[in-house]
Amino acid sequence: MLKKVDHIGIAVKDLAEASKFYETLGLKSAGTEVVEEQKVKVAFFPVGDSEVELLESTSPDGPIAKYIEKNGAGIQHIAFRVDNIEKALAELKEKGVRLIDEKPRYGAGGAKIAFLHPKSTFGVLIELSERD
Ligand SMILES: C[C@@H](C(=O)O)C(=O)SCCNC(=O)CCNC(=O)[C@H](O)C(C)(C)COP(=O)(O)OP(=O)(O)OC[C@H]1O[C@@H](n2cnc3c(N)ncnc32)[C@H](O)[C@@H]1OP(=O)(O)O
Ligand SMILES: [Co+2]
Repeated sequence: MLKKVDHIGIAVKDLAEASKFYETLGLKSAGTEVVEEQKVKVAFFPVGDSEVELLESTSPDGPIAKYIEKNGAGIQHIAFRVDNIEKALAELKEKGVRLIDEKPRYGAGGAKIAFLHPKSTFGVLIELSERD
């Protein structure tokens, strides 16, 4: 079902500052985007066959702002690539996994994304991502 690690989502307070650090590591931004539904502004840094996603909150009540308030900045989620997200969600629901999103939502770059609740994944917020 899972093809690869699509990206690692890192919650940051200041996207521009954090981006500079990833550039210092030698990575180059593939671009930034505001994803309104998730209340985030993101920047993607491809590395090998995967990417780092830096996320800054656009609102004090968004999931990234809440995460940082509780835990400080750091890894907020891991995203796995899937071929067919509707099928993956149906299979996981059938197996009793707690879904945050029953249906795919809009993800950066036009991906279809859905989250699994950390309470049923041993403490890791998992994102499924289908993209071309
Ligand atoms: C743009 C897009 C893309 O890639 O294209 C993205 O990535 S958007 C990325 C941002 N979007 C999202 O994260 C959307 C999905 N996330 C959510 O719906 C939410 O953040 C939840 C994961 C449901 C948590 O929200 P909630 O208000 O319930 O927070 P809460 O603090 O009460 O958390 C409930 C319990 O889950 C734990 N918990 C919360 N967030 C967690 C996280 N990121 N990783 C691991 N555990 C986490 C808390 O410690 C708590 O456990 P205890 O009860 O033991 O204390
Ligand atoms: Co993500």
